[in-house]
Amino acid sequence: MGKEIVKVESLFVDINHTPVLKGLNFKVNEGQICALLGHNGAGKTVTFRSMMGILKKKSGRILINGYDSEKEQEAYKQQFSYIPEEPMLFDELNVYQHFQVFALSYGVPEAEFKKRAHSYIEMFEMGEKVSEYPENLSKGMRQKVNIISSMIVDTPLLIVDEPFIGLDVEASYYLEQELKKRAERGMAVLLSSHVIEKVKGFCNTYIKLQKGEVVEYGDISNLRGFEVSKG
Ligand SMILES: Nc1ncnc2c1ncn2[C@@H]1O[C@H](COP(=O)(O)OP(=O)(O)OP(=O)(O)O)[C@@H](O)[C@H]1O
Repeated sequence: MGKEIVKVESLFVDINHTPVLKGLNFKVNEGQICALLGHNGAGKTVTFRSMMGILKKKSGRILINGYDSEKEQEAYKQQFSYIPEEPMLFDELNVYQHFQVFALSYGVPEAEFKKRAHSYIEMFEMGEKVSEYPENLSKGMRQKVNIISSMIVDTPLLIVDEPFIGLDVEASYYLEQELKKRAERGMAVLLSSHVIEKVKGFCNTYIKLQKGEVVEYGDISNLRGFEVSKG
């Protein structure tokens, strides 16, 4: 068994005094591409937002690469990057400046940054768009800016919220290949998606949520059908 990159223990989160996450426990180890599954409203995004510190937890413990989300906040935040479902960009920054801002905030050395930026810009066919501002980009292109920004920083954990809706076939393919390469390098990926066939194709483990609780987890080969039920 590899090193634990994510460890979530008894995580409880309330929103507006309503329990949404009800004592989640799960782990993601190095080399794992783990699918976080569940129907609409099961709690996937709330889990991600709690891990990122955007939502305050009621109780429990979150460790990423051994760092505690509360006790070692600064180091904790350097251990992961996030690709959101809906692009989140700064209106006043062009494409390349987004990459620079991310790299700076994670302390990526200049030479390494340039190498990675060049490679990802080629891969995701963004060469003609590097000087454009978000308002002039399509939704898929905006998504690619978030993807590249998060890849460039090369953190032990990458959190990806529903990546396959809105990306073209080539971009989806390259994203999958990159996620696999990261796992081979001993990093971890936690990814939510409703596109089960895709998930089965390249994730190696899964966690299934239902109404804010883990109801199933394990090797992806154990993932059978996805029955119709609520939350
Ligand atoms: N800002 C909010 N205010 C009130 N309730 C919220 C808020 N955000 C999420 N919830 C509730 O938390 C629960 C979990 O929502 P969450 O967005 O995590 O689901 P999800 O699994 O990501 O669903 P989807 O597949 O639709 O994206 C839902 O019952 C939702 O209504």
